[in-house]
Amino acid sequence: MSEAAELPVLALTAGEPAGIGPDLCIALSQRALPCRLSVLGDVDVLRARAAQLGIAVDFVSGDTIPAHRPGALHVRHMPVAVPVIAGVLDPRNSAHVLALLDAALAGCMNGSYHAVVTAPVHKAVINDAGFSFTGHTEYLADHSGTQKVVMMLAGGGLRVALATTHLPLCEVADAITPELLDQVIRILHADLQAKFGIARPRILVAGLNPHAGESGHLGREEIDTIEPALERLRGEGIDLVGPLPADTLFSRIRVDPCDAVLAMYHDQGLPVLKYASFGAGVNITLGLPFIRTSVDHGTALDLAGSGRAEVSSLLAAIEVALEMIGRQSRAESRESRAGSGVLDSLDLKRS
Ligand SMILES: NC(=O)c1ccc[n+]([C@@H]2O[C@H](COP(=O)([O-])OP(=O)(O)OC[C@H]3O[C@@H](n4cnc5c(N)ncnc54)[C@H](O)[C@@H]3O)[C@@H](O)[C@H]2O)c1
Ligand SMILES: N[C@H](C(=O)O)[C@H](O)COP(=O)(O)O
Repeated sequence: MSEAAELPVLALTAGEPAGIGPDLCIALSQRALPCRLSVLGDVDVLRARAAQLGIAVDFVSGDTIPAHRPGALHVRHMPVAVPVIAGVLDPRNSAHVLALLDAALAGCMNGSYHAVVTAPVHKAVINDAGFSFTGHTEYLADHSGTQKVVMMLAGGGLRVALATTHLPLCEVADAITPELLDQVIRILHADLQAKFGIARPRILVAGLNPHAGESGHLGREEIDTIEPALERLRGEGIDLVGPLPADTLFSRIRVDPCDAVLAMYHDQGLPVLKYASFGAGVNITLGLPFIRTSVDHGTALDLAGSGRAEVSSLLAAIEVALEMIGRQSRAESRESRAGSGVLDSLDLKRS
């Protein structure tokens, strides 16, 4: 087997073609990476963006994905519907954006890719095109037939998972149910163990209301819903701290000894994380039947084609995906050795 054939294969979806996704793909073509990487996108859009940025790229195609090397980019060409102007959205290209996700998902499910890393999409223009789309997280869950997934962002020494994701604020309180918290915490706990190698994760859980409801005087969700759900899971041995007031939860003294924070809603948790690490954070979808990571920023239409888009979050997303693949493959080989009796015989020899 060639050396390249042993490297993991990543699919990188180029995202919204008018945004900085193509710029980031071009920036990546200048880096060395320990993997095979295939960009799912329109090669002509990438070629035009490379020219706009003044970067020479050797675009490679074909069924065999080579080891990623500086100066070259493997592209699985999937055409846009109408020509792209950097920074200018066009809903006619939204079906293309979703087709990239469909192709990446199918490749992850059939084993062609070890993971998918996604460049940013623009949610509003996809909806303007007539699709109901709230985010990659929900889309990949729906289209892989996964009943529940959890969004977690990591960066700046923090991991922040969300009980609810892209939901209008007025719907959040009703969505926080014992069943939801049970599902989310089980997924978070299981993936911190399996995908992050943390044997006994300690999870800090935020309340929903100011000061976690102030003993019921500022809201009762903590008393009626969150605390009973946590108590049940503690009974199964899951290490949960909370519900705590979200403002003081996000202090180093509380966060540092813990492995993850569970926030009740998007803008309770993510502003803190993005303040700590914007541009270097990673978005990870937990609970999917494959590995998916993403950048911590959006389409930055103002920067498309300018050469000022930072590639650091995409590099971090790739690094985390590769770590997760490595951990998964080590666990699988341990299991298969145990199954074949190799470990048993080693244990026998030791005893
Ligand atoms: N992973 C994703 O697909 C993802 C993530 C977040 C937001 N979005 C979507 O992106 C769209 C735009 O969102 P927004 O305007 O709130 O956020 P944004 O991240 O696109 O922009 C916020 C600010 O950060 C800057 N910025 C973003 N990425 C940068 C980079 N790589 N280098 C340098 N500067 C960068 C932008 O220029 C802008 O000033 C929305 O539709 C949103 O839903 C998508
Ligand atoms: N909630 C994410 C963030 O703020 O970074 C972002 O919208 C991307 O979400 P998806 O990965 O679900 O598209």
